[in-house]
Parts: sequence; C-alpha cells; structure tokens
Amino acid sequence: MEGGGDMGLMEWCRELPKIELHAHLNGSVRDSTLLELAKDLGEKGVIAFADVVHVIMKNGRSLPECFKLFDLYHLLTTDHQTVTRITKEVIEDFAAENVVYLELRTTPKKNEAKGMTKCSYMKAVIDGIRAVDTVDVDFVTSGTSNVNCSEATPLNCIGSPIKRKKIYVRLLLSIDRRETTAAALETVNLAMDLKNFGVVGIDLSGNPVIGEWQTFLPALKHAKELGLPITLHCGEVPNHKEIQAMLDICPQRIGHACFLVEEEWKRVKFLKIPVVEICLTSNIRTGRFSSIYDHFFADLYKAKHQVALCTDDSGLFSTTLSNEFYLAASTFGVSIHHLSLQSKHIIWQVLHKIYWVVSSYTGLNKDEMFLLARSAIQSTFADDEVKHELTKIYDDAANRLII
Ligand SMILES: CNc1ncnc2c1ncn2[C@@H]1O[C@H](COP(=O)(O)O)[C@@H](O)[C@H]1O
Ligand SMILES: [Zn+2]
Repeated sequence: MEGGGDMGLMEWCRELPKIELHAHLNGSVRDSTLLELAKDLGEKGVIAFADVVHVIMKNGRSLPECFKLFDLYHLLTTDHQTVTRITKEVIEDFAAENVVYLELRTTPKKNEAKGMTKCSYMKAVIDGIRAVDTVDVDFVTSGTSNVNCSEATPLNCIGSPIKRKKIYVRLLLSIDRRETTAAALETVNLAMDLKNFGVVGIDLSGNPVIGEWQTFLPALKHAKELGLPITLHCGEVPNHKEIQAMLDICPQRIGHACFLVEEEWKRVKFLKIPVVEICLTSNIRTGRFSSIYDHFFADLYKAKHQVALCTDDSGLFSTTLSNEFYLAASTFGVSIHHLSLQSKHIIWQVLHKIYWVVSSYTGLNKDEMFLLARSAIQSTFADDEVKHELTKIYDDAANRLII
C-alpha cells in the first residue's frame, strides 16, 4: 500500500492534527532506547543482552507474548531516571507526528529495591513531561499538587517569538489486573492527588486472563464516586461475564472490544456511552482478527457510534497514529460507503482492489477522516477549555487539509 500515489495519503495522515486516547507509556518506548537500556543492563550482568535483542526486535506477537515482553520492558525501565527519559521521548515522538492531544496512560509502580513508590514513579513521569524541549507542552491544569511534587508551571512559553508546535498531555493512571484491591485503590487516590498535574482518569489494563473483576470493582467504584472518568480494556478475551459487568458500571470509554458478541454490541450502542478506542494494528498483530477486513471498525463507524483510532503500544507494534489513520482510510474507505457489513473477506478484497485500481481512490475521503480525527475531541477526558482549544486547532487546520 505504500509508495507511489499512495504516499500523498500517508503524508496527509501525518499532517492531520491527531488525538491519541489509548497509548501505554511503556508500550510506546522507542526500540532504540530499549536496546540501549538492554545493553546497559547486559554490561552490568543483570540480563543476557544477546537473548533479549531478538525479543525486542520481533515483529508479530501473540497477546501472551506481549505480556512477557512487558515484564522485560519493566525490568529495563524500572528506575526514576529511565521513567523520566521514556516519558520525555514518548511525548516528543507523538508530537513529532502532529498529535496535538495525548492521553498517556501508565501503571504507577512500586519497587522497593529502587526506592520507588507509586507516587515517586508518577513524579518521575511528571518530570519527563517537564523535560520535553522540542515542543511546548500543556499539562498542568491548575496550581500545585498536595503530594509534594515540585512547583509546576506549564511549559508553553507565552509570548515566545517563535511559534513552536504544542501538545496537550493528560495522564490516565492504569490499574494492572495483577494488582490487589488495596493497590488499585491506592492508584485511584493517587490520581485524585495528581489532578492538578493533568491526571484525568483511570484505566484498567494488563493481561486479560489474569485477575478477577471483583478485585478491581471497589477501586473503579471509588473512582466513579470521586468523579474520575474511567476507561476499561474490555473484551480482549471472550469473558462474557466480565464484559457484562464492565458495561454495568457504564465506563466513559472502552478499549479493544474485540470479543463482544451481538447482544453486547447492542448494549454498547444502546447505552451510547462507551466510546470505543480502536487499536487496529495491535488487534491484528496479536491475532484478535485474522484479517483487518474482519475488524468491527467499519460496523461502528457506519452506525455512527463514537470511535477513536489509537495506537495502544506504538513501540511494541511498530506503529504511529498517522499509520493507524492511513490503515483505516486505505482499508475501510470503500467498504464503509459501498458494501454491506457482512461482506466476506474475498468480496472486501476484490472490490476494494478493483475500486482502488480503477479510481486510484485510496479509501475514506479526506473530509471524513478529518471529521473522524476531530470527533475524538468530545471523547477526551480534558476540561472544556482544552476541548475549545482543540476545536480551534482543527478549525485552523481545515483550510489546509480539506477543500
Ligand atoms: C496489547 N494490549 C494490551 N492489553 C492490556 N494491557 C496492556 C496492553 N498493552 C499494554 N498494556 C498494559 O500496559 C502496561 C505497559 O505500560 P505501563 O507500564 O503501564 O506504562 C502493560 O504492562 C500492561 O499492563
Ligand atoms: Zn491497551
């Protein structure tokens, strides 16, 4: 799909201002940084460098393999200084491809050996946000925090003569499915303490075959009581009892939703509440769908259900948000407008190819992609002021990007 006439579309996708709602910090680390960190630890004799290189560089991974890899990532990134470094780099990478609003999620971690508490982990993340120097960052919502974080000021230089790129960064604190109820509650309370530093909500993630719903429920209910929005990794495996329970608490958003059955989709659509964070490459790479043509994105889009294209783990899956837009545009464009949803692969592929060749048309048209990107504004957990600013960014870009 790349190269030739298609390059225009990819470039357009890069130019498009984008909103990223589902990105895990440790899953978004650059390969080059991981390799450097692995080399360091290899030299210190903590890991066998030769053994981990091919694991880091491997392309296709099953979901269980991903979680094994996260354990390795966490070994590499577990000290304050490294957490600060990866946060800085991840934000710079998203900003470089015109992500204008990033809701970055991460699991606050305790590590006694490194003197790390959940709170100090988050301080290291915040230091990383403050260390970004290639773009202006807006992340402080107001005032200071009561967790003894150093005085924080927004990094955007008001009145700076040179107009630089700007990115809004907000944080979601993740509860890992391996955690206890007490640990999950600690994360929710920390999120409340860090509201002034751009923490806007709670995520539930981690290996979907681990942990019981009842373990996380008290913390999620607590978050709701505190008015913290929630997004859940929902239906990554076919656990229908859990999917029902997740929908019962009416989260603001859900991610993945790969294994929802018709009845559950009806409920999602009827509730009109959960915005679905769609992670195409992640779902394909982890084998949730044997072909991208089986993905439910087109179904939801056509039903006008609120969806947002996201990367999930841009480092782990070697993708970017621009790439996800390109993938959606070049795969689903024809199908969305001209085919029935039940079409089989072969029909999708043949018609898509014919249409593509005949008309040189590469998918969703630019107006629709622009609106798709813009529609994510309403799904952010940011306050109205930020939403207003984002709307202005899209209004400005409309002249340049759509006719
Ligand atoms: C592939 N789909 C996925 N499904 C579920 N959880 C995932 C995930 N991808 C990432 N994570 C969650 O994010 C953590 C890494 O980032 P942080 O250490 O929090 O920054 C993983 O350990 C896992 O808990
Ligand atoms: Zn995820």
